[in-house]
Amino acid sequence: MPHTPAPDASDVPDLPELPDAPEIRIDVPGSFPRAVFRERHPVLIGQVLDALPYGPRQRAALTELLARSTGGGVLEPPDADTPDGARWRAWGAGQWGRRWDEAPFLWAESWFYRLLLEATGWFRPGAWQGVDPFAPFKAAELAGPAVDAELAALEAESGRDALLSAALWGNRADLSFRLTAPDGSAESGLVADDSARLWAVLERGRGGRVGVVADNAGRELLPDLVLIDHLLTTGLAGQAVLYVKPHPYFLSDATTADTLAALTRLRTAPGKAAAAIGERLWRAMGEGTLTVRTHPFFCAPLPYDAMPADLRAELAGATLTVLKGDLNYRRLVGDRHWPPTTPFAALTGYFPTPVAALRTLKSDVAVGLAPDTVSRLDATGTPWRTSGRHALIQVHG
Ligand SMILES: O=P(O)(O)OC[C@@]1(O)O[C@H](CO)[C@@H](O)[C@@H]1O
Repeated sequence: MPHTPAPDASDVPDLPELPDAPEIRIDVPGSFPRAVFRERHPVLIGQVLDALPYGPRQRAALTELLARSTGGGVLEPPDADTPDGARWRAWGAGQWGRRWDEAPFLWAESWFYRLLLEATGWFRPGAWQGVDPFAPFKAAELAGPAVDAELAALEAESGRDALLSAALWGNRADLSFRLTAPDGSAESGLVADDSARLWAVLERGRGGRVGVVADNAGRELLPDLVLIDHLLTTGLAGQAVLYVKPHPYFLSDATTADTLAALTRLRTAPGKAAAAIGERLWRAMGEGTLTVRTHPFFCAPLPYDAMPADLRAELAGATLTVLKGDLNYRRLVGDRHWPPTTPFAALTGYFPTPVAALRTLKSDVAVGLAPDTVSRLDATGTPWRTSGRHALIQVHG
């Protein structure tokens, strides 16, 4: 589907014509997407098989998924009687009958996670229905020493930029990324920083509703919640809505269950400040100033410019919508080989509200960068787009 800005992008002055950018695909030898399928997914399936005592039927289905998705299998539409069968048949129009490696990266990855969930028995009545295959990994992370240290750090007074930075870099903690990324690759800085604009947009809409489209559970969601608490306690937001996935997705993506686990971790933290944040957020949910919501489209294989009218209406009216993480970024700007200097505003003008992206760079797509930043990054000779060592804060609104 060609990515065209919607008409309300006309409030953005002097934007150049969008270049014709090809979709990112998985059939390019040596590419990052191909490595995701050939290297990351086998590790992931192996870990899922080790983590829970699935029976022979599920084990066979998971192994077959891996073989088909990496071995040129054909994309077959879901049974119409699965709960999301009709939806997926429509989302996959144009893909069914093609080979896996002919599908766009964004679409194929999303379908892979949907099939993984089906293979474990998530959708079908039975003992494994609704059992999150990624729960063991999420639980281990949430109980781990890194979270202890991050919660302890909340006891020291921190300014709003530190809270924003924690939510931003929390996106590095994505468990699927860490399946194959080298350990200990240090953070190396922001390649775009619209944080001043982010605070200005929030000030302008002080007291309004702020939406946060969550990405990963655990070490990313905790600082997201802390940031939401800051927005509510300072009055920058009168109301906050946290949008989560309707079911497990991309390994560590946050669901409602993960949100409750994170809130409980905060409330039961030994430190007073962390526990108080957990308590306030718990109360805010009861009072309706913090709401957790979801929508099937958050697990769709499509860019956000294809969002359905009901989701558009749901998001509309917020003073700012914050999109967390790499996958949300790919969906926001379109998963394409854009020239990295393509203006962020030119690609996001269709969004129903002012929008902020908080993302560490973990895939090929990059936009809104200054030419000298691109030259500097290219000159490093490192895979700066995919290493997770760089991050950005971009705002349009
Ligand atoms: O959205 P997130 O959690 O920041 O990142 C998801 C991610 O790790 O998954 C894909 C590979 O599986 C990459 O495109 C992307 O970097």
